[in-house]
Amino acid sequence: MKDFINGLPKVELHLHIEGSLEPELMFELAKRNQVQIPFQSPQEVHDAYQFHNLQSFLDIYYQGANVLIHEQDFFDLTWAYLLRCKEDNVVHTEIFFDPQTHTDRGIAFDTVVSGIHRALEEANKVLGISSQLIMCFLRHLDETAALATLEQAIPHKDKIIGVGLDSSEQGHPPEKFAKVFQKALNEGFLTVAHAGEEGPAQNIHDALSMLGITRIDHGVRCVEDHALVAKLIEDRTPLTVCPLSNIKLKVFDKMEQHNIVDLLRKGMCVTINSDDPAYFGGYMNANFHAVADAHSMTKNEIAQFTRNGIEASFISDDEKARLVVLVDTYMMKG
Ligand SMILES: Nc1ncnc2[nH]cnc12
Ligand SMILES: [Zn+2]
Repeated sequence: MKDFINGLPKVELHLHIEGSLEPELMFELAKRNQVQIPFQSPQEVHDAYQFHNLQSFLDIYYQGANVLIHEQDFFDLTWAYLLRCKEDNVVHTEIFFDPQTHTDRGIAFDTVVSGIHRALEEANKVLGISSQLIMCFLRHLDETAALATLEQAIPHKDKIIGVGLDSSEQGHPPEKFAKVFQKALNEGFLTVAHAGEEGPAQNIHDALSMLGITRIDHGVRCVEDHALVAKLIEDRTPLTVCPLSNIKLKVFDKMEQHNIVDLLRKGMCVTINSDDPAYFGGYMNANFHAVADAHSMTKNEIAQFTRNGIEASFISDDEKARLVVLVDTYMMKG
């Protein structure tokens, strides 16, 4: 099964580019940009990655991003992630970035977008990996700040397909961002949101009804509301689930207790993603392996995660059809 998973074409729909900053690159950039970091070695950084909930992770994660200053830094960060995609047979990826993490430190919005975008374009040409870019609002900040960020994104509409909502879910419900999401929809952006990761199923309901979202990021706490589960299945509303993240942040105690396989078998459009792979112990293949090791699954079931990812992606029907052929061909050979 290991070889089958490694070779399977994959689609990633939930990846925070700042969360792909490996300790080694963090050190290199800290040196290059003369930024102080509170660690003596990459190993010390690795050792610090012990989290007891989402907030304990976010505190370290925002600190790590301080080493990103120049356009080239954002390129290097994104390129390193895309090389990992190539290794893991990720053929299409939809990447989140958190502009406020950078603009609040005085880094220009354009610097961030153009470094990431340049790497995505290069990967399309050189690595054959297609992509989309999604900008997230930080939900621990206020809606006025999100509105100002949306204004900055408007000139970059050609590079940004959608907006999302991330950071601390507890205490920052979807309704706090209803106006900015409406404005984003009016501007033609697609919308997604983290909901039901640490927060209740009600947040999933509200993100769907108040933010007009077409995908739910995480969403694993949907199971606390049976009517909601039935509706998500009926509507084929995608959930971008992040198994290793959920274990690291103690959403589930053990992978054996994770509900992703159960939801897949119920017919929900669940997908596997890496979230913040540098912090949570693995990229796409590692997430697939962790799920398959803990749950007995058929090859067809595992491939269904990719099929769901294709269905849930923000690409044209022609592009989707091309990716479906890749999976079908792989399944015939396997
Ligand atoms: N898992 C996660 N949940 C919320 N915000 C995040 N930002 C980066 N990773 C996140
Ligand atoms: Zn996330």
